[in-house]
Amino acid sequence: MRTGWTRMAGRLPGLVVRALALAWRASPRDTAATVAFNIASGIFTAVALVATAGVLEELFAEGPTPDRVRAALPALVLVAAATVLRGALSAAAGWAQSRLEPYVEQAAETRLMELATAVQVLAFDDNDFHDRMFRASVRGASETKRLVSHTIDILTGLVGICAAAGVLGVLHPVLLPLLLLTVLPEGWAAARAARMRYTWLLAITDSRRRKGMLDDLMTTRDTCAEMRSFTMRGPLLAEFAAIAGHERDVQLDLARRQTLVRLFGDGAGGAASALTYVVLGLLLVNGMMPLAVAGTAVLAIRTGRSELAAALHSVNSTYESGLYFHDYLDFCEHAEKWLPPPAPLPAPTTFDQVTVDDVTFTYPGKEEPALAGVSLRIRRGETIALVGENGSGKTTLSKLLAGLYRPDRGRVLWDGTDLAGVDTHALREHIAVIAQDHTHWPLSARRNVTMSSPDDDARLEEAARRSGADEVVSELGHGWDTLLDRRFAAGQELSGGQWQRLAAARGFYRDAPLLICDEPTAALDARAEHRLFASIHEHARRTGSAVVLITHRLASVRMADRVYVLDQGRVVEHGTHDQLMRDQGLYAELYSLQASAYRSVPATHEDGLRSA
Ligand SMILES: Nc1ncnc2c1ncn2[C@@H]1O[C@H](COP(=O)(O)OP(=O)(O)OP(=O)(O)O)[C@@H](O)[C@H]1O
Repeated sequence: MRTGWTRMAGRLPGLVVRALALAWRASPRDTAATVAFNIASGIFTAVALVATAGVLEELFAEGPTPDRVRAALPALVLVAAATVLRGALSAAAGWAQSRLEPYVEQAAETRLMELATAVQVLAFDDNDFHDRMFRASVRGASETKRLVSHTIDILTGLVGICAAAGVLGVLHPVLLPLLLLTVLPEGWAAARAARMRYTWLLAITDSRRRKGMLDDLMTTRDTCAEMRSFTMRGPLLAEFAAIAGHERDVQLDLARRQTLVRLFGDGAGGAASALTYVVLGLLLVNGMMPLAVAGTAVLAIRTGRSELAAALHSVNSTYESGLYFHDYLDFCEHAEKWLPPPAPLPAPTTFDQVTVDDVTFTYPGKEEPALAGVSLRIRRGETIALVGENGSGKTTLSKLLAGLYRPDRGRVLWDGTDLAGVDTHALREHIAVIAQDHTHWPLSARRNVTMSSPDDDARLEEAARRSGADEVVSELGHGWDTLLDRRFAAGQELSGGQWQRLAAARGFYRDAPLLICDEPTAALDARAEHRLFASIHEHARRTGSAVVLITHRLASVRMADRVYVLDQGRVVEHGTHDQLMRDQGLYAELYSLQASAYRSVPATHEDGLRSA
């Protein structure tokens, strides 16, 4: 982002308009009230100044003092009334403005969350999306309310300056240029200091982000154990100190340069004020301006200068908030491109057969496709297994089946309906997933299983029994109502295998015609693993659902109706276990390798007994 003078000045109106538009959308009533009260308050500032001229005129007139005071009384009453009204109106403006801020913050944060939860899952595989979301969520949304406040403060200052300038223009034509002369040096200095700070903020954005990331690594529970095990404390602290030190030095340099600029601005502003008073004095001495007018002019110039100082301070802050606001807008625009395309067809609720037809899929930023020309089918009541070495494309295929990714080419069909044209959000209500990287939801054990489905105790107990989660819950202090998050009082933590049992129960609980199980037993002990595989195979027959099972435990694949073997994103073999073993291909090789590992154990054990 460039920071030339013209570019900086050019950005300001755009920022002001966008901030006001945001405020209007968040609360039209409070926005209108804030602007209207501020303008009205500015009008009464002008009225008070003009009335002051009337008071001074009467007081400086010829005649006995009591008569002059009496003559000045109506104007004095007007000054008092205008001052009271102006005070009341600016209090009302302040009140409307402070009401507006929470509305703006809520609107900005809600929009951010709505977009983050609506974009396609694929967006989270795009580094650029992550980067923009991080920047928007760290300060972008919260800065919007400040931007709106600063914008309104600028408008308030401008109204005040206009009031003072209007009064001066009416009093004497030479006074308006004099006001300009006194405010220009300080205006210049403030704008220059703002530009310095803005350039500094831009320059340190990346290092600040890195510092935030280091902060996270050193202060979160997820990393605390591994950080200690691998003695990462020293390197992390050293990097943090280097960034913080650099930031401090740059900040000190900025403070020094800003002080010099301000000193110059204040000095020049003081000289300009002195010149103004000299000109006023000359006008008075030469009889070109009455004393009353000169007195009012001094008041108006002071009012104009203080309004300008406030407005410039707000311009300064507007640029800073605008920087973060830009991140926020940038994310919103970017995220909108990741929203799912419009889906004209309603989602099917069930099927007889799911067909994957010649599907190709490539992750963003990757050259090689993760899936290339993959086809398979699965009917209700069947279990199919996806098998293959690490990185062969099993999880990617399961995410396509789950409606989380869309194929670049080819189709995924529920009977005759191509899922590309349906509302995927509604479709996912009819798909259950036991995910490889399941989430440890910081919710109650019950909610960890039922998720968004309605509560049904009988179904909950059944799902828990089939997954082994019943044993986990029976040991929890508050049973199903135990909060599963140690960061909160009375919260409990589970082991990896216990969490996996809950994740499996989650899959069984959902009443869906398609169940996808991706490595559902990786963390389970032998007994629990055996029980879960039996439950998964039984699930298809018992409920008539179609089950897709991804696992490296090939012994459990034997019972599947068909096995699809993937290699580098392609289906290289498919058939029943017996057919694939007869074919002596990749599946037979992997299966035999695993089986031989088990066979060698009793041999070694016997060897051990013999030698003892
Ligand atoms: N989010 C992602 N972004 C980019 N590439 C990815 C992403 N996820 C997976 N890949 C790549 O896609 C390919 C297939 O990965 P996938 O996770 O589908 O394999 P898998 O068969 O499930 O592996 P595993 O057995 O290790 O779980 C791999 O080359 C992997 O590097």
